[in-house]
Amino acid sequence: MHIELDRLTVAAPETESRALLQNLSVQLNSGEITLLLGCTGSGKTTLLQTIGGLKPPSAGSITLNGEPFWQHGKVPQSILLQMGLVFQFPEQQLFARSIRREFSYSLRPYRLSDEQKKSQMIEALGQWDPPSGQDKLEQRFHLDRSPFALSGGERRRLGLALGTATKPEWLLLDEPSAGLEAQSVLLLLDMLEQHRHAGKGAVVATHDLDTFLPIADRVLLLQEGTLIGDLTPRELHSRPELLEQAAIGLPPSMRLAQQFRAANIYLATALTPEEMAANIIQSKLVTSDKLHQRMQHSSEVPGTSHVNQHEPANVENSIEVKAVPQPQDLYSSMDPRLKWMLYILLVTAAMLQHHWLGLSLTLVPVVLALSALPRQTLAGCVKLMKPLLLFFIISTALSGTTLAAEGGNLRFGFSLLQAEATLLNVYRLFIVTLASLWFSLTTPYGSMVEGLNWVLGIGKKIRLPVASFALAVSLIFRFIPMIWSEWQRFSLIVRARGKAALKPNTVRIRDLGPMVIPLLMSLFQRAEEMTIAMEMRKVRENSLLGVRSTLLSWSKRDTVICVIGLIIFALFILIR
Ligand SMILES: Nc1ncnc2c1ncn2[C@@H]1O[C@H](COP(=O)(O)OP(=O)(O)OP(=O)(O)O)[C@@H](O)[C@H]1O
Repeated sequence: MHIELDRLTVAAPETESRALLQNLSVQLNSGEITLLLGCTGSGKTTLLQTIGGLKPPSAGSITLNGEPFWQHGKVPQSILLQMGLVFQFPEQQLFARSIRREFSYSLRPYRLSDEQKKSQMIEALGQWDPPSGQDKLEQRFHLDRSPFALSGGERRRLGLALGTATKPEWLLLDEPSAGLEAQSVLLLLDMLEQHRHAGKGAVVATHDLDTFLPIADRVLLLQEGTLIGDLTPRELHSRPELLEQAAIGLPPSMRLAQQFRAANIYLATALTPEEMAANIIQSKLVTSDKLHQRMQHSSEVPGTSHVNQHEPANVENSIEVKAVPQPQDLYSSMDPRLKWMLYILLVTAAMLQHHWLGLSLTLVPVVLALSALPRQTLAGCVKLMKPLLLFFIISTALSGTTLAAEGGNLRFGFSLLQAEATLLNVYRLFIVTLASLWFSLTTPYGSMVEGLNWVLGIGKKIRLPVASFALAVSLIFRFIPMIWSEWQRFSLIVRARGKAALKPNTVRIRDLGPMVIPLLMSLFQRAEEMTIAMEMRKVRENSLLGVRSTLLSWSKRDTVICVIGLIIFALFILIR
């Protein structure tokens, strides 16, 4: 069994001209533990999610035993069922009300018998929450306990337990040792060994070289989304400069070996502390006195033994890094005050229209503004708008419903005339929602608050209570992207754990139920943050409102857009 990546490129979802992975060709084999190494942002998570069937390639291909992952925009369930992805942040993958439900959700796609499900769940619990002589259900992972009541490390362990409970062919682990104590790390290594022993494959993205190098079969080095090395752990030990060049730096074991070399003590490659100790003991060069002398000497002579892992890489050996083009975001350079102004003018114009034509004309600038957003974001907007459109259709249908008694019978009918007023208002609401969506998607939260504060600073001068209003309005706008990011997160869960063959950023109807709770929890969390922020704002309100912030910078172009906006607004007022 193997996974083959052939000249694979993955583009950033929102700026497609930016490649997160570039022209990557590699074959991953069953029965091997493959490590993905790279500095932060080098593309490890992206690669892992691509192998997990969550990110579609923009070029090249990925296949499992010759079968393409992506078929008609989706990954078939037969492939997803073989992948066990454990996310980098455990809270990204948990959502259910109880640990029992988390397990049920992960195991459901495998269509196992109740007995089998129970046995796999107990096995995973036994592995990740070993019994301490008590009843299993009294353990840390009490099945009725909420996963959100667990500590960070416990959540990580639960994530691993959920990932392994399904017994996948491929384990894809993202930073699995982060936040785990040494005892849990041993459990993790043991689990990986068993997985390999069963002839299955594992890919582990990690910064924790000392933990995983000893058990790995192979190491892939990533830099800026490009594969710059494919070698065994022993080869990597003999070429530590590769780690320096990839800006990863040396782990303590390799620094120790380097210290020995600097003191002219050459030891055979050692991957584990035990191997290192044995090598030192065996080395005829090393007597405790001699070693002591050499180490002392080398620490006195600068540059002989001290290895600075942050030293810049040797220029001759350094790997050429391709500059990734950063496309200018059309909206990011606009002053947030201008965006607020355009938004308020547009909403006011839409509110003032009495006729269909005028209202439809206010839709034109909104559609034009939205059309400049990246395709993926637009696809997301369409998905968000679908339930809203459904709500509009239902409310219009209800408002136009007529009821008449004819010959003792009740007859339902529909009157367009009766529904027209509702339809017009619903249409207005639709345009305002689209405008709000554009505003919230193109304006970072901080800029939004600063822009509004500045405008409302004028209100403050005439003693209006504007601080709380500014914060409340900004937070309402914050909810829109938050719902979107929660949607994206859930889509990942549905595909990674629910094994649903769906297009990216899609959710099945049956998954909407469980989604409500995490969404509400996020909303409550935001509400709490809002309360804290308001408390803080009371202290700082005098200093913030009306103050020019670094996030605000009005350009000549903004003035031109502002004047055009005002002219269009005046025209809308004239035609209303
Ligand atoms: N949705 C996205 N849109 C744009 N850029 C993204 C997106 N997701 C990730 N990136 C960028 O892609 C690059 C690779 O990210 P990735 O998360 O794969 O890195 P990583 O190697 O896993 O990093 P770390 O070790 O810090 O987890 C980063 O520069 C990141 O900013």
